[in-house]
Amino acid sequence: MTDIPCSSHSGHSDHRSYSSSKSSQFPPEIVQPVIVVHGGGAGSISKERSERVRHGVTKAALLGYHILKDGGSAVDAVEGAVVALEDDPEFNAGHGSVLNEDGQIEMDASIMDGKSLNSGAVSSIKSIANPIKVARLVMEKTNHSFLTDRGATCFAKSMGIPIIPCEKLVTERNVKRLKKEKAEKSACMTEADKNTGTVGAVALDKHGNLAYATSTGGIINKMVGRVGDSPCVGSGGYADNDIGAVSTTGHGESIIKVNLARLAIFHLQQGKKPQEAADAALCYMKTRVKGLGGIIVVDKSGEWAARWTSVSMPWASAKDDKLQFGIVPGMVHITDIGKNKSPNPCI
Ligand SMILES: NC(=O)C[C@H](N)C(=O)O
Repeated sequence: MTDIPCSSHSGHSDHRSYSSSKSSQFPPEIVQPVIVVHGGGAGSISKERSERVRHGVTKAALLGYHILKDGGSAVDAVEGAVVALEDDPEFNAGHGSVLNEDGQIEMDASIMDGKSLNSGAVSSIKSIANPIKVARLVMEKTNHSFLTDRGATCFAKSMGIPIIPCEKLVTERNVKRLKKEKAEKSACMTEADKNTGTVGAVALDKHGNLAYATSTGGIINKMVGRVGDSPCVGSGGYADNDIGAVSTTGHGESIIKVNLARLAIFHLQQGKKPQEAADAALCYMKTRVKGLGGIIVVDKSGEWAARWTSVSMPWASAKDDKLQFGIVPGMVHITDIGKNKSPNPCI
């Protein structure tokens, strides 16, 4: 794997990543399913937390992979994987979302079906355990593509999604993080430190369909009503069966400026490999608006990449019955899924 140089002031490439190294060759009728998930671009992750994060992303990737192997759609797989990550308090989505300046949770999520280009999104949603489920319902059960706040919650309720007390999603860790952030407000924290833990998934199913899903609590101490990139199709993700699927993480305001997901898709469309496309998009965001972040991508042939410019980005992929996982540059663990039928080999 070679990093492409990024014209940053440091004068060397600092894209971090792992990616599949060669193109899949397959007869068109037998597509090998692929799923890649991320747990958000982040700062340094302690050894103790690394273990929990590893558990979370590998569990989500395996869950999505089993959905695909059983004949489920790419949309089913990305939704299933993201639900698992939303339920895991280690990540900044669903249970474990970061708190806004008022100490409350406001979550954003989006999903896209690469076959029809239909998409669904929700923003500023509060008392729902799994915002990605509501985003999918917006996509499939309404004539709209984006619902926000009260309207999104009323719609979720009408669809039978349980409304829960917001406090159920708040973790002690995030209460402490908000307190610290407020105390250090004048201190210079890097974007990568603040914008952690958004979750996402991209998948290719047996029928060649692509999809993405992204879900987040946003950024710590954000203004009430702030909406980030994650629910914005083209910024938080994009999927097109003719090209590929992308889910992003990082500083939302920067991601929106460059339409990071669509930018990566554009580079794929121009013939770049997933790793090169992700690097080119991240490099542009870094040099043009000084934004850091991460991307997972799978193209229509099943080649995939996980790339980031933040310090770390937990990721996991499953393809050809191999589970791969990493957090920091150079770290890749590979397990044979066939030898471990459990949907969670890491417990
Ligand atoms: N951790 C993240 O990726 C944050 C998310 N992109 C946002 O700005 O809302």
